[in-house]
Amino acid sequence: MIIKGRSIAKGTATGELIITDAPISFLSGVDPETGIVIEKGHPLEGISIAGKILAFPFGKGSTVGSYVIYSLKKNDCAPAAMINAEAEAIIAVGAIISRIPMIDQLEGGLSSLKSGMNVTVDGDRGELICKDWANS
Ligand SMILES: C/C(=C\C(=O)O)CCOP(=O)(O)O
Repeated sequence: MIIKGRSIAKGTATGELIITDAPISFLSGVDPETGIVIEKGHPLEGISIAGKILAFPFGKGSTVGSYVIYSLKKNDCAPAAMINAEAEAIIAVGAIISRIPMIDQLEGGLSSLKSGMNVTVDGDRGELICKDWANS
């Protein structure tokens, strides 16, 4: 199953999907030294996004969030790839400067995605590939 979208940051990554319907503020919302979501009351609070394929609607909060994403990468605890419903500048810049593959504007949105799925983000082609779609 291939879902077409838009390329935001080049590169390809495969891994376990973690999805939330809540926007993410990387500054003060994610610990840059561990990759754990620390925003109080966030659906992902206490969960590590390190090495995961992270899907969320869009970023929120400070523009410094781009540099928090870069710090996550330098600390080896960044998401392996990111998927947004609609990318905005904070997350897009963070992904590009950190060389984290990223896509948005998937056909059908994010509603068919579920945490735990094994997916591939192809940031070169702007596509999401899910080989075990039928089992998800
Ligand atoms: C550059 C900024 C802060 C700093 O150097 O720590 C300003 C960031 O402004 P936001 O309104 O938070 O995007």
